[in-house]
Amino acid sequence: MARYTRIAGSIALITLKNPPVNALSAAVRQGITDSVGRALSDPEVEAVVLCGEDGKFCGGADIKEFARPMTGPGLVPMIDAIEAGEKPVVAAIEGVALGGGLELALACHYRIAHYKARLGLPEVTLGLIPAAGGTQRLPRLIGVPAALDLITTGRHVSAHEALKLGIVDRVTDRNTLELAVEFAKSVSGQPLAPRRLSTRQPSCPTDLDSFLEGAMLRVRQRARGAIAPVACVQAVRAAATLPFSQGMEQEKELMASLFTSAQARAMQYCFFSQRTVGRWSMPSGARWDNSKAQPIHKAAVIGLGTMGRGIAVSLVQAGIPVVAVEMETKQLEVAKHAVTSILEREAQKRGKEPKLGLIHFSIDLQDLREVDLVIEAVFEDMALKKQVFRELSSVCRPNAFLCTNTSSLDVNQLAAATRMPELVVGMHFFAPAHVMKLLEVVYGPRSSPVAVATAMQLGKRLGKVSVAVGNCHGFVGNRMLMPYMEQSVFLLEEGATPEQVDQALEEFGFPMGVFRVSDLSGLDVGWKVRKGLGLTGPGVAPGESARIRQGRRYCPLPDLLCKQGRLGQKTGKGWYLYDKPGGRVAKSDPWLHNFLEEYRSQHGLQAHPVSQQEVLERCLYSLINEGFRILEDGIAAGPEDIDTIYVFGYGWPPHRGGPMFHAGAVGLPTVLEKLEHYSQAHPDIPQLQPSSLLRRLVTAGSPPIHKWREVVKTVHSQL
Ligand SMILES: CCCCCCC[C@H](O)CC(=O)SCCNC(=O)CCNC(=O)[C@H](O)C(C)(C)COP(=O)([O-])OP(=O)([O-])OC[C@H]1O[C@@H](n2cnc3c(N)ncnc32)[C@H](O)[C@@H]1OP(=O)([O-])[O-]
Repeated sequence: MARYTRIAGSIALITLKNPPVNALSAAVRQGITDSVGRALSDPEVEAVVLCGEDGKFCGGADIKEFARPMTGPGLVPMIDAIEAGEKPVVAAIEGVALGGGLELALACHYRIAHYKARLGLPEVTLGLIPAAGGTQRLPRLIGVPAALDLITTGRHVSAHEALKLGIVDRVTDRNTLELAVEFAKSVSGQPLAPRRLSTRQPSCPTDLDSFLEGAMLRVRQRARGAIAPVACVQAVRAAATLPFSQGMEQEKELMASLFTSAQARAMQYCFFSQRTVGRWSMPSGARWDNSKAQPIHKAAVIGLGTMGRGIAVSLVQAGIPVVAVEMETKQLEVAKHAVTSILEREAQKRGKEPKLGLIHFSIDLQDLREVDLVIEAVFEDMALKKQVFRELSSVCRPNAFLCTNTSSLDVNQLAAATRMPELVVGMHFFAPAHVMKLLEVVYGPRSSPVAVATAMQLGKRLGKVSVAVGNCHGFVGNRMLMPYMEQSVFLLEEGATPEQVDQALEEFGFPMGVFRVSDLSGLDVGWKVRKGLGLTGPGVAPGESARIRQGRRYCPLPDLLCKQGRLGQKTGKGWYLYDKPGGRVAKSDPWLHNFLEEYRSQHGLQAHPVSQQEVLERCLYSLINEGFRILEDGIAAGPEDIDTIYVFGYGWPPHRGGPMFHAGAVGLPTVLEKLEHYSQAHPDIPQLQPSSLLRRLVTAGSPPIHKWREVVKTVHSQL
């Protein structure tokens, strides 16, 4: 709803009231419509101030209403009535003005923002366009190029950037409402026509056509098949080339085609999933709302390789004092230089001073006596990590949390090396750790709820999307990646090329196919993991066939490339060829194609044409199948956790919702049928055998994804 009050004699104050973000629900739209009508018809009211309760202007249209039939007054007529009114309306923006919230502010004749406010049109991230006039008014206010940037990326801007762009008229560090009221009084009686954005001409680049064509090209490349960014460009083109009313018609048509699209549903599911994972739970019954996080005043990072440096930067950027430890002076100096330059670069990007004073570099573990939490980021080597944990346990305060940044190792074994195993959790960051949004918080059987709550809270402070997961090899993300990667190399044995597999995955929406990613991260990473698992190297039993390991099919191709020194981009060749070591542009490599042919003939394998459909079904459904097993094992609390991990950490296209959402969208019976088909064709690949949870869900009539947790619960209760 909206509250109407009269203040300072002649000012009508309309306060949006719909916690937690004052979203424009039907009741709020009704309240604003009624209040604006009342203010305009009251002869004693000279001007209107519009604000939001609890320091938040407005988070936009109520996304929860999108799944239901619309009721109440429309947003567009409500906004148009504000702009057309004969009394000045001033938006007092605190907290956020996002989406429909900013569109509401754009209909006001003046905008005053608190310096901490954030503004933006993030509809594109929900698979939509700003369809309450945002695509038409913003270009008329700040020009086509700047508006196009904000609308196609959905990025939020600070109040200061909004002032520079011309979105707001004033920024204040005073009481925004008081200033808005003073301002409203000062402008009352002034002509309103120049303040109505719908009547303005947008400022356009001189060569508008080629500018928009270039923008469309870039957006299509970045969009990876998403339709909303393309519609954003089309809508801004309409703003640049058509009168306002016709532009609004275009905006409405484009929104109509997006509103009920599968992509919009998927992206809105991602939005809510991201929030669902914050309400974490553990099989023990510990949850986000019954476990209290401890404050972290000072932290430490041990091991300043690529991951450790990124983690240290994240901590400093969040304002947390850090002790950054390396084992030797020389390595410490190199790391110090690298961390300092990242901090300086990042600070420059944000127009701020680097917080260099918050970091203390050291080679002395005794410097960790005072820290509240340590993140160990040494090499992925269990013996080394155990050694570090033993030392930490004797040096740190008894109540210090000890976290390991590992991508797959057993958190429980590390906990066992300490005096207080309940204070040990995994914090699996993704490289580069100061950029990537995802954090897997891994709890072992002995991790205390307080330790999990503290790591989750710290992740939030670092600006990460944190997901609590159970302890198993590879946790959630990497465990699901293993069958996906295995299928990709099996497909090479059967006749595909890396180019075909990558193309299929990139057309699906991944930024890079599996082989390009492998070249980028280095083939030796997986090689080391496989050696550790006894799949290759000295751990393999003598006489075991090259293509069978531990009783199931194995593909030695990646190991063979590693043995040849083809480790990917860093050596200038891997699955592709690069112009030099460290080169970035992948080219097809005839050597590799010959090598594959020789390999097949050596092993008596018949190559057959592999279709794009088979690539997608085998790679994606085997990954999804592992996701069902993870749910069954209680390693992830729900499908939303898995999907959030894949969207934020593994490049899964958000417009496809995540792997588990995708399974639901394709249809669980179809996924089951395909897995049955492929597992019959390849009985030596157990990962293709459908998981029992998938079968149960299909037997239960393939319930919608938000009901899967109930089926998982019945599985657990029967165990
Ligand atoms: C044909 C029809 C024409 C229609 C025209 C529509 C035009 C319009 O352009 C469309 C839009 O505005 S699209 C909208 C464009 N706007 C956006 O995309 C903004 C989306 N929102 C955000 O980015 C963040 O929530 C904020 C930055 C606002 C706050 O961040 P924070 O402080 O970290 O808080 P938090 O944890 O994130 O959220 C707290 C709670 O609020 C909930 N909730 C939030 N927004 C909601 C909404 N709009 N709605 C409903 N609920 C919303 C959220 O789910 C959570 O609920 P839970 O039950 O507790 O889990």
